[in-house]
Amino acid sequence: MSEGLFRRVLVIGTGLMGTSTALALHRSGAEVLLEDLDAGNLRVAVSLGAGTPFSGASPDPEPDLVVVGVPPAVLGNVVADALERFPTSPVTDVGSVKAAALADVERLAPDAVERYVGSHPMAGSEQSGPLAARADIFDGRAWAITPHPRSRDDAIAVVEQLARTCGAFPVRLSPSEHDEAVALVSHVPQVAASVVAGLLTTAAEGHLMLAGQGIRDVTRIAAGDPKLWTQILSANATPVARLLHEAASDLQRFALTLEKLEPEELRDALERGGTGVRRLPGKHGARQESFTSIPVLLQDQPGELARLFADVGGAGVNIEDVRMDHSPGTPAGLVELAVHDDAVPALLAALERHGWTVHG
Ligand SMILES: NC(=O)c1ccc[n+]([C@@H]2O[C@H](COP(=O)([O-])OP(=O)(O)OC[C@H]3O[C@@H](n4cnc5c(N)ncnc54)[C@H](O)[C@@H]3O)[C@@H](O)[C@H]2O)c1
Ligand SMILES: O=C(O)C(=O)C[C@]1(C(=O)O)C=C[C@@H](O)C=C1
Repeated sequence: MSEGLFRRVLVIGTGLMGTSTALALHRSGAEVLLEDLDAGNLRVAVSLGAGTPFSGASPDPEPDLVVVGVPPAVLGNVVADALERFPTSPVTDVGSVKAAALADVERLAPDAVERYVGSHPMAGSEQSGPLAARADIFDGRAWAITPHPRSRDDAIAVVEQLARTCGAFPVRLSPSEHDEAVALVSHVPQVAASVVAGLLTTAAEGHLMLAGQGIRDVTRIAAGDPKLWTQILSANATPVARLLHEAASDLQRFALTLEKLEPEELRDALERGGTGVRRLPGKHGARQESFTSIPVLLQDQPGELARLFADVGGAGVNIEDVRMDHSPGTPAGLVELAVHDDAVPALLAALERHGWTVHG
């Protein structure tokens, strides 16, 4: 590597995560080689400009890094195989569970495990495959780096550089600490989304017509690949099951509180949720800032969103976050613009000047 940038990286597994990593590396100027068991996925990744197919012949020089983006059940095998095929390259993976993969690598490649440093970008999508890949998917996101006691310092530095090169910020923690953390912030939310979305399967069509943004926010990730999530949850079963028992007893208490109509207890439980959500960090891991959301009515026609953004940008107001609400059967939508509290007067003035309707 020179000046912290990668010259050549091999990405094994060109699905959603592998192709996104390859696109981000390619964007940084690295030569990216690609490999996948599925010739179709490899072809799509190449056609998206993620890199060139790896011929299989030993590259000279060896890759600065090998990134493995395959399903959790085969991670350890593919990482161990890469450590053997490339005797000097550091190897990482982007798998969602770290301790199980490390145990497999330690068993299968005990003499090369020093060059392996696990990692996990905390970004993704409910979609799979290279067509859903994006170069900017990691921008501003945390990327867990999970060295083990035998990981070499230079290999750790290279994997942290991967996170930064892809636009993320590295967060270092042990594999088991990582697995505890993602059980809470990723795996239990997936189960909760699946349970709530599962209730929709028997709902009356007419009731579903009332679906607004709330149910969509809570259930988006339930559309994730069941095969992938079965592997993720199985690999992290113990901490996830423990938290699910805790959540189940909270739900039980909620139901009893409602049956006994105890408004004080109900409010306490709802306030606890608010306290929890405010603890989530904001952009780039910083403390969450206080924003005001301004709902703007938008006609459902081409160019409206671009016109709105241009009017807001023209007033010198930075949009911190944006959210759209499409109600079924209506020709208009609601866009919520989140801005810093002190930018609200300028935003409202600009919206009025340009004829936008602000709701509420
Ligand atoms: N989906 C997410 O949001 C997300 C986010 C962070 C991390 N991850 C992790 O990233 C990894 C990949 O997930 P994904 O969503 O990209 O899955 P995906 O299904 O989109 O892609 C997986 C790819 O691996 C290929 N593959 C399977 N076995 C292989 C092998 N032995 N050798 C070479 N290629 C092989 C498949 O053909 C496929 O192209 C998983 O371990 C997952 O836990 C996923
Ligand atoms: O945003 C999403 O769609 C995701 O599900 C991403 C998400 C997450 O839980 O944050 C899902 C699983 C991965 O291991 C990492 C990221």
